[in-house]
Amino acid sequence: MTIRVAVVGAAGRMGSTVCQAVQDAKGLELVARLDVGDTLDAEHLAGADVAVDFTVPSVTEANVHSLLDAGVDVVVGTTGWNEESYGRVREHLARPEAAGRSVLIAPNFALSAVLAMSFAAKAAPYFESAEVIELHHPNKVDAPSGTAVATAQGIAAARAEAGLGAMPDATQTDPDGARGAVVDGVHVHAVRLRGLTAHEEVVLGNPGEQLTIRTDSFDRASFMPGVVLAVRQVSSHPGLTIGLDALLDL
Ligand SMILES: NC(=O)C1=CN([C@@H]2O[C@H](COP(=O)(O)OP(=O)(O)OC[C@H]3O[C@@H](n4cnc5c(N)ncnc54)[C@H](OP(=O)(O)O)[C@@H]3O)[C@@H](O)[C@H]2O)C=CC1
Ligand SMILES: O=C(O)C1=N[C@H](C(=O)O)C[C@H](O)C1
Repeated sequence: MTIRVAVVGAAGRMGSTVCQAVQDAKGLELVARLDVGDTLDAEHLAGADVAVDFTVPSVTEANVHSLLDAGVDVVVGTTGWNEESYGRVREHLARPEAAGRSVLIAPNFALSAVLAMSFAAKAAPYFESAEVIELHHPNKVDAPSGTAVATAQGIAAARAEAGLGAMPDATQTDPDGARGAVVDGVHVHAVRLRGLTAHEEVVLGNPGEQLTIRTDSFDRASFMPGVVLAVRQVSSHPGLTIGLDALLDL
C-alpha cells in the first residue's frame, strides 16, 4: 500500500531533503509541499496519510494540532519540544476525534546520533562527570540543540536511576555563563561554526580516564533513512512516540 506524504517546511534545508527522500522511497508518494503561509487543512494536505514537519520551534506544536485536526498522522523532526508541549499533544490525541491517530517526535533521525544518545545513557552511571558539547551550522535558530537536550536528559535519568548525586564542580564565579546551559544538572555547550552541519560530543570522566562518544552528521542525507522509517511506521504506533529509538528496539 502506498503511503501519501505531505511535507511541512518543504522549502527549508531539511524539508527539501525530505521531499526528495520521499520521492525516492519505495511505497511513499509525495502529495504536498507546504511552507510558510499554507493552511494546514485537508484541502492543502491533498489526501496525505502522514505529514512530516521540519519547520521552526516557534510553530511546530501549532502545526501538529492543525495536522491532527486535519486527520493525518504526524512525524516531527523540528526541535523545541518540552514536557508541557508533549502533554498538550497527548491531550489532543486522547480526544475522541483523534482516536487512533499517531504522532512521532524525534530530535534526531540520524542513526549515529540515536546510538550516541543510547550509548551516553548506558555509560553515564559509570562516570563521575559527563558534559555535552553540540556543534552546528550558524543558521540554526535554537540552542542548545534538541539532540543535546535529549542526550543530557538521558544522562541525568541514568545517573538518577543509579543513585548518583551531583557531578564534581568547584566553579564559584561564572558571570558570563562559561559553563554553558544546565539541563537536568548536565552542562551543555553549543558551538556555531560555518562549515559544520550537525555534530555532538559527550565527554564522560573518571579519575585518570575519559570516554568520548561522538556523532557527526556531515550531510542531511544522514537523517533520511530515519525519517523514511518513521513515515513508514508512525501509523502503527497510535498515540505519542518520542524518539526514533522507540522504533529501533534499542
Ligand atoms: N530531527 C532531526 O533529525 C533534525 C531536526 N532538525 C530540526 O528541524 C528544524 C528545521 O531545520 P532546518 O530545515 O535546518 O530549518 P530551515 O529554516 O531551513 O527550514 C524551516 C522551514 O520551515 C518554514 N516555516 C517557518 N514557519 C512555518 C510555518 N508556520 N509553516 C510552514 N513552514 C514554516 C521556513 O520558512 P521561512 O524560512 O520562510 O521562515 C523554512 O522553509 C529545526 O528545528 C532543526 O533543529 C534539523 C535536522 C535534523
Ligand atoms: O538544526 C539542525 O541542523 C539540527 N537540529 C536538530 C537538533 O537540534 O538536535 C538535529 C540535528 O542536530 C540537526
